[in-house]
Amino acid sequence: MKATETKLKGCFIIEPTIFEDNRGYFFESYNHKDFCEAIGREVNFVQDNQSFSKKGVLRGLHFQKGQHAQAKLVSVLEGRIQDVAVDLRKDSPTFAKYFSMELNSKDKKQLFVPRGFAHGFLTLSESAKVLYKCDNHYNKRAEGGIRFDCHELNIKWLIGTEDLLLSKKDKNLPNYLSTLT
Ligand SMILES: Cc1cn([C@H]2C[C@H](O)[C@@H](COP(=O)(O)OP(=O)(O)O[C@H]3O[C@H](C)C(=O)[C@H](O)[C@H]3O)O2)c(=O)[nH]c1=O
Repeated sequence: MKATETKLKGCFIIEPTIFEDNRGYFFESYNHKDFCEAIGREVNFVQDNQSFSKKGVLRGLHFQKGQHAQAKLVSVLEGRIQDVAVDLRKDSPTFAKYFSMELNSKDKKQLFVPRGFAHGFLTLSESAKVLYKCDNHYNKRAEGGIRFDCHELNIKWLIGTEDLLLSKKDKNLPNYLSTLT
């Protein structure tokens, strides 16, 4: 596998090694030893999440606060998504900057989103099945978020706003970074 750090320190593109033959393919979707060596630090994932979304569904931008913050390793089992990671680390030189890339089931690339980031994705294909590993458990009381169209982030989404499908919760997320405690 290969890990390439993005412009946001600690956020990495992970490219697994795919072994193809006349039967199909095999790859190690996660290897603790190789992963930690590749990103240069220890990460212990404790929870796997999966979500299935129709085209135009945008989930996010979400994070968990304080000691409940989660690092995530995002991969796509079916379809294509625009995955977005936003640096919300107050002391970071890239605070409020984002990284966006397509994740899909064909090239099997993954995105590692460290703690202190908000994460969200937009479904680009007719449907998409997303699997992501988290290094901290879900804690509903610690949930936080920022609206996908927050002007301070100015994220370029690949599908027009009029065609998006959001949860009521996501529609009602704060629209300003200053509101994030
Ligand atoms: C995140 C989560 C949710 N839930 C329950 C809570 C709700 O009853 C239901 C749906 O939750 P929600 O609408 O928050 O799901 P998403 O909008 O896909 O949220 C995710 O969206 C973006 C992409 C993320 O990165 C986060 O991991 C996560 O917040 O699952 C759980 O039981 N455990 C969990 O870890």
